[in-house]
Amino acid sequence: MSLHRLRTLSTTRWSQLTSTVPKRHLTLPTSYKYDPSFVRLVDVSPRDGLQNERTPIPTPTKITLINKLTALNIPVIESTSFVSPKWVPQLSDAAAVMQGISKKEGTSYPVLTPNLKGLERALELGVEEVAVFPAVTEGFSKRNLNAGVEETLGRFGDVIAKALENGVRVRGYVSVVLGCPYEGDVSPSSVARVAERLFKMGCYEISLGDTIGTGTPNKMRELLKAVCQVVPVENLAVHCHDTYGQALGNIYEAINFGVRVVDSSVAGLGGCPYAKGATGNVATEDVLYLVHGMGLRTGVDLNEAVKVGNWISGELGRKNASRVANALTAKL
Ligand SMILES: CC(C)(COP(=O)([O-])OP(=O)([O-])OC[C@H]1O[C@@H](n2cnc3c(N)ncnc32)[C@H](O)[C@@H]1OP(=O)([O-])[O-])[C@@H](O)C(=O)NCCC(=O)NCCSC(=O)C[C@@](C)(O)CC(=O)[O-]
Repeated sequence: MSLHRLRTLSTTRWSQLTSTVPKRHLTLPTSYKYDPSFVRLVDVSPRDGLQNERTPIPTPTKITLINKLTALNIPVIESTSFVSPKWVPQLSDAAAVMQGISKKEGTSYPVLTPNLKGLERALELGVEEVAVFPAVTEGFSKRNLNAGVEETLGRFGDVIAKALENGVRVRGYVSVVLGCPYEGDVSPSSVARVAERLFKMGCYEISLGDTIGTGTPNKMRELLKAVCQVVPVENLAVHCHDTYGQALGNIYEAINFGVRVVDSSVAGLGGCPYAKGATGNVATEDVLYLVHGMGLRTGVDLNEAVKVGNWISGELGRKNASRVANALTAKL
């Protein structure tokens, strides 16, 4: 199906689908407007990238990372999580991080909120965007959120409603969309069901998380076909971990399908504490190289992104996981 046809179809479906959705979630910054020639990057390195680090990372390092990503002109920087510090101790300084960063007009700094308690902490600090993150499978849901899928959707429904009441945008993740570490294969229709629920509850965007990176481009295409029946492609993002080296192929497929929001992590930082062996997100530097190579814009300078990736890798005492960054650095 051509991109034009897909977009025409999805626009019609968009009006049908959004007729029952609270209107407030549709008021988005102009930079969020769907533009086929522009890919909006959501850099999740301060949150997804750092949450799994064993050694405590100093709060000033996290703040400097976010400020450097801001200076790169990344439009959305997922900054931290207001989750239970018992579950993710590395991000227990969430409040200090949010108070310490220098926010730029037009840049968004969403945070993860697993429940109303997390949302209240975030609201006290004046956050403008939060993210909720149910999974598709019972196994992953119980390990990550200590509750089954239906129970977490109920909790997230409360979080979304309260966030919208307070004028806060909500992004919705769906985890383990292309494979679960506890249950194996995941059907596209089960992902579509969770994505539709989140969208109807008021999430302005649904990010499809290949949490353990087992997806391949064919599976990504089948998934997008199913999810696009219930959420317009304009409201979808992809969040690919690169554990099996498939992330760029999956993103290429998603972009050709019409998706224009890609989550990534500078230097490929990251991993999920509740998905054993999961490596980082796809590296921001690698996504920039791919997207610019497809003739699309991001507003971000690749060489400057490489500097930020190399800096944070140095702070963490490791090699930059981006192949593009390493190739470009070798030429210096
Ligand atoms: C959902 C819970 C809280 C349930 O965890 P629980 O233990 O069932 O919660 P609880 O309500 O029984 O509370 C336990 C304790 O935590 C406290 N607590 C409770 N909530 C909060 C809060 N918000 N902020 C601060 N404290 C909190 C609460 O007050 C209590 O403290 P105590 O009374 O024992 O001193 C827990 O399971 C949790 O925090 N899970 C988050 C796990 C997580 O962050 N995982 C990684 C992110 S998901 C991910 O990476 C995937 C994604 C998004 O990237 C997409 C993809 O790749 O697919």
